[in-house]
Amino acid sequence: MTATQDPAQTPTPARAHAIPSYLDPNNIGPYEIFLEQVERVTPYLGKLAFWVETLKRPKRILVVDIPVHLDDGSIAHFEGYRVQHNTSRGPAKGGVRFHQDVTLSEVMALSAWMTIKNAAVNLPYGGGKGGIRLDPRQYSTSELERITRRYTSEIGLIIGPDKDIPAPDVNTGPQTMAWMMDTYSMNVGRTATGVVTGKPVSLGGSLGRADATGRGVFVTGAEAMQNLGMPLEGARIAIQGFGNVGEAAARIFFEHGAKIVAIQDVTGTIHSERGIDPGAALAHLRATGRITDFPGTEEITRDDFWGVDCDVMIPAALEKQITLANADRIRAKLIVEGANGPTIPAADDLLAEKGITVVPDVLANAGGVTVSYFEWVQDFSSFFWTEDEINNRLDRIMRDAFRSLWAVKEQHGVTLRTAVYIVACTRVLEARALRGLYP
Ligand SMILES: NC(=O)C1=CN([C@@H]2O[C@H](COP(=O)(O)OP(=O)(O)OC[C@H]3O[C@@H](n4cnc5c(N)ncnc54)[C@H](OP(=O)(O)O)[C@@H]3O)[C@@H](O)[C@H]2O)C=CC1
Ligand SMILES: O=C(O)CCC(=O)C(=O)O
Repeated sequence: MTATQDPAQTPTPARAHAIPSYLDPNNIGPYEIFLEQVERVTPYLGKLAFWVETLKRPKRILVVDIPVHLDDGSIAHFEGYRVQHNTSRGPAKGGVRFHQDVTLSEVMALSAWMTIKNAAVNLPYGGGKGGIRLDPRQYSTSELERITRRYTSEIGLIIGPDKDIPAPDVNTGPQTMAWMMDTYSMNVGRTATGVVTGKPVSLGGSLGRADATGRGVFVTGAEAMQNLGMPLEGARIAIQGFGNVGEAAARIFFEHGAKIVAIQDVTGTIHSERGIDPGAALAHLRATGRITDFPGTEEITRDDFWGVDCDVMIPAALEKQITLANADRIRAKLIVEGANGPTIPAADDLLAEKGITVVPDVLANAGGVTVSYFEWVQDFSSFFWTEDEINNRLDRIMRDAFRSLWAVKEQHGVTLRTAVYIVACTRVLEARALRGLYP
């Protein structure tokens, strides 16, 4: 504005909601998928729609530089993120991902999906997520330890047992969480087990956490199959991703009589109409470093995975896997989203048109964070539960959430994803409205 301009005459259309850079339409990314999902639910929010802008903007974003000595004595710099999307219902909560394709947009979307997920199963948390842009396969264990520790110190500004509690995600696990817990504890001068979840059991971790996400995928998948009149015994399952989530889901479905007909990971895709024993496939993967060449299976192309004749498809790898390029080929009657954000909204519409039911990520994979919540509670009380207690509580929470959300889907005649968003967004925005805006 020049000195001669009258401020009262200056148009200020952007005053109410200046468009942040991450909403630039040229900057398409996973966060736009989340925004689209919020758009779709807004008509169902009634008066709470007044507050909906809250959901569109992450509460807090931290981007950190992580300088680390590599084993050869050189210094490398990595970009790390921690995003706290929302804290209206409690501290931020969500995993940390190590992957070469991690971006800020991705971490923003993942943190937003945590807000929805935690509200969907009624955990007293907001949503957060973190990540480091690196390919962990390129680094030694000691390099990964130094990277993890430096990242933890950098994000130490905003995490804490009552502020934001990280957990494992893609390419991170109990050892990563042990390093994070130790680094944070050293920095604050006391052992703070509750700062992260998904820790080793010997270090304040919870029994049942390792299988919890896959178990929740099974519980919600089995509930959906029952509602759709699909028998579990002999059901043919195709799984993309054979890591923490995919392997556990495959194993538990297999233990309940289902038949695993295809598995895809980064190394390739195996298929067998007779069925694949996931335990033997895991042993083969561990022995050879790849899922392919597993005896009794044929290798098919990555694209042909989507056309496999199956009853249930479980994407359990990364985002944006089910797109307009492959949704039309899917022959499953049911998709249970183990991964976060595997289906783009346009493909979601196509699947609905084809009569394919989708149990959305924000419900299907909530088992992991549910047992993380149990771990956090156990750490606070220093009193640990048996694995049966944990699994029974997890099953009950997942089953109850599924049934009540399915009823909302039936009531409104919407997809299960929209039903989950209706309930979760209502819970988050009710909390926001009750808390008000002013400090
Ligand atoms: N861990 C958890 O508790 C939770 C995880 N999730 C979500 O589940 C998904 C998987 O996470 P998680 O199992 O923990 O991760 P892992 O790192 O344990 O496993 C990821 C799996 O996906 C495979 N994969 C990666 N990229 C591709 C690709 N382009 N095509 C096919 N397969 C691929 C990997 O193959 P390879 O091993 O060959 O690299 C690996 O088998 C993510 O979306 C995550 O956010 C959701 C809730 C909780
Ligand atoms: O266990 C947790 O806190 C979060 C797990 C996670 O990152 C997820 O559900 O996507």
